[in-house]
Amino acid sequence: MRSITVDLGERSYPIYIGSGLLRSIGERCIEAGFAQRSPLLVVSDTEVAPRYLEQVEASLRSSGYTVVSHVIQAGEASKSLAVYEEVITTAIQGGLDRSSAVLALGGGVVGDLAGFVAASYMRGIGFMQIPTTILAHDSSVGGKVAVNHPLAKNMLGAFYQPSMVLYDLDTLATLPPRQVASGLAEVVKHGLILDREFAYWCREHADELLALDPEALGYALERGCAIKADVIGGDEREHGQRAILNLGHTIGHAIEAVGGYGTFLHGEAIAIGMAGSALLAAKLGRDRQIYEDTVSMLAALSLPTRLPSKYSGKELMEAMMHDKKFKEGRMTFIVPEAIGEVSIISDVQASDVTEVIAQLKKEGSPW
Ligand SMILES: NC(=O)c1ccc[n+]([C@@H]2O[C@H](COP(=O)([O-])OP(=O)(O)OC[C@H]3O[C@@H](n4cnc5c(N)ncnc54)[C@H](O)[C@@H]3O)[C@@H](O)[C@H]2O)c1
Ligand SMILES: O=C(O)C(=O)C[C@@H](O)[C@H](O)[C@H](O)COP(=O)(O)O
Ligand SMILES: [Zn+2]
Repeated sequence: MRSITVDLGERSYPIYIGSGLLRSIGERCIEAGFAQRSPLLVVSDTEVAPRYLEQVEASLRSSGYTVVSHVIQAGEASKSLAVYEEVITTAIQGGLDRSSAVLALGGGVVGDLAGFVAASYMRGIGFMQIPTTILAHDSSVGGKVAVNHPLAKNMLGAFYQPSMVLYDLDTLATLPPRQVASGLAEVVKHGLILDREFAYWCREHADELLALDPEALGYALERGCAIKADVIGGDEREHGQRAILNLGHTIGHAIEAVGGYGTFLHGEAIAIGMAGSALLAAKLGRDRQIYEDTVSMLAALSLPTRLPSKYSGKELMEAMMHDKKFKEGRMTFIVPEAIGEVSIISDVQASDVTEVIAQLKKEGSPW
């Protein structure tokens, strides 16, 4: 088992990464300081629960916990206020109190939703992330928790750190191929923003990563988590540098909202958004080779980099105006300066973005 610390003073926590970790979840809850006399709420989804929930519940019960579980329908559409309310109802009916904790067993949808429940139930109770997707190496770290609004992604949320991230890599074996590729988009993103060598390594080892080779995947997820933990340690609440983790998300989030949540998976939308950021970089005078390399990395990982022509530029622009990165009448983009280096540019012209969207429909690899 490997361990990485997210260094946030009194809110610091470990990320444990390894094999067979679900078996020890009960002991980990004791280590995290969750009270055994208060019920725990495990939130999971309809794909993950049949595979892993029983094992988690058994471990928790054998460590003396009372367990209440809530299983949501799998998919992005469940990251909604309506489902949030259902989970809260289960928490109240299950008798969760202020010493209780919420355990998120699943991918980023479960993690973001359950985290928002933990952050808001009785103004905040314990929280643990138990990620089961590749993508969740990103979503389980850093404390951004949220639900979507039909008009904009992650519109209602909080910064709320977990007490621990327990990442059992064995669970990844059951991921469908499309989810594997989607998760790898956020892995290579961590290279594209801060680690040139790692970004090219992801391209070289794309086939092993897509085939879930344990050594390659273990290294990639550990590196991705470490890069993210470093950024979070320096700027927990996104007053500055944390925004670089949003590479590809200005356009990507708009694609998710306009397409209807779940049409493009998060990582797929972010892949197209990262291609868009590289096209914007070229428009702003940076080397066009950045775009070519970005697209080749994403294509190697079986990710789309072309926007389907049916997406209306006007609707995407409107969605971008609702994004958190639109402030004081200005649009912020994370723009690559080179592979492994980005800038935060806060006065991007709408006309440039409109042109990039048009270009995105013609260039890159279709899905
Ligand atoms: N909070 C953050 O910092 C952050 C970072 C990145 C992404 N996100 C959010 O994360 C979400 C995407 O996360 P995701 O890609 O993990 O999606 P997800 O949670 O929907 O999981 C993807 C699919 O895989 C299934 N699944 C999960 N684990 C499985 C397993 N081990 N075996 C078989 N099937 C499994 C799920 O049921 C689902 O159908 C988006 O809502 C995105 O906005 C948040
Ligand atoms: O942790 C962060 O910070 C990120 O930006 C990670 C992103 O991959 C993630 O999708 C995040 O949820 C986006 O946050 P938002 O604030 O743009 O909604
Ligand atoms: Zn993301």
